[in-house]
Amino acid sequence: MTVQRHAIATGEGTGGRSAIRLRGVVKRFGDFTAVDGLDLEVAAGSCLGLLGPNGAGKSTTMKLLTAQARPDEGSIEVLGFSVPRESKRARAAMGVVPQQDNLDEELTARENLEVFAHLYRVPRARRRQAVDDALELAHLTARQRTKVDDLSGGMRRRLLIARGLVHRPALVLLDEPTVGLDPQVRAELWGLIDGLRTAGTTVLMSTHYIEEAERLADDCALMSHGRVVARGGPSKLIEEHAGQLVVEHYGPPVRLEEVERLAHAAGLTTRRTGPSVSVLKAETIPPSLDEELGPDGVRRAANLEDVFVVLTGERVE
Ligand SMILES: Nc1ncnc2c1ncn2[C@@H]1O[C@H](COP(=O)(O)OP(=O)(O)OP(=O)(O)O)[C@@H](O)[C@H]1O
Repeated sequence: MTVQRHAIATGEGTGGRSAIRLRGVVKRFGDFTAVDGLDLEVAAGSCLGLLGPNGAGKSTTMKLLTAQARPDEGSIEVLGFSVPRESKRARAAMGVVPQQDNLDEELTARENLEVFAHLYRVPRARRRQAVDDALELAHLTARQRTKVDDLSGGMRRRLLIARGLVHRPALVLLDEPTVGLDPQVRAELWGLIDGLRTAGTTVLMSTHYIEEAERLADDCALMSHGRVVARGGPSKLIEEHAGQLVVEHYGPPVRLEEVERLAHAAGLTTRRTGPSVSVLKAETIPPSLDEELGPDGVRRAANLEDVFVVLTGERVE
């Protein structure tokens, strides 16, 4: 059993084994069901983007994996450990990067990492090297003696990620890793997360930024109302739900309603974006309808945002 668990934890020779497996998981808060019969598997060594609008149940799912919340129904396995029963061992083997920055502001960057290396029981003889490695990974070596309070927002977020990686976990959970950051800092963090993926670490990343999932995830699970409503690589999801092309029509409300009526009558799916209506799978529009819709449509490639909006009925930022 130990050998098997080690194999899962390291991702070596797992032959596609799951690092995470949720079956029929339900989590209720009073009368409200936040996670509603969730089935989710994450293959060892892959990066799964957990996408969904606010309130879809992403954070609750993360909390169930770390045993900060207990399921009402279903089973959860993380790195071969049953959670919450074996959550201590599962927690020791995974890295968790929370949405909220909870770094110790009084300590330096290095000291923050040292505290966690100790908590994660990195052997004393290896601790210094582990901290050095984490600092380097987050490009913070030059700032290691700086108090957290004096670090920029982007540096703090990189330190938060480094802290979750100091014990070299086989699996890292990133809860909305770039929420609220400016585009430049976001791009920096994407480089860091991409490096983890390349190194073979299993990554489960919740996000509501479509571009983040498109760039980083091998595989996406789209959550809505506590369930996975679509699963697959970004390009597969786009092809399946939005096709190749989207045609956008702009105009006053009456015109938009007309486009919707014509498209729906032909069995096509549309989405509203402020002053426009987009018709999905535009490559399947028959010539007669194309003529009826008129020449004012702007064609563009379908994207994951189209899939998100169509399947969740929500706008994206
Ligand atoms: N402790 C709690 N008590 C009551 N309701 C809760 C609790 N935690 C979460 N919820 C509710 O469960 C639903 C799912 O919340 P969750 O935070 O998992 O969503 P999310 O997909 O992560 O969204 P966000 O991006 O806003 O964090 C929300 O409607 C939320 O209000």
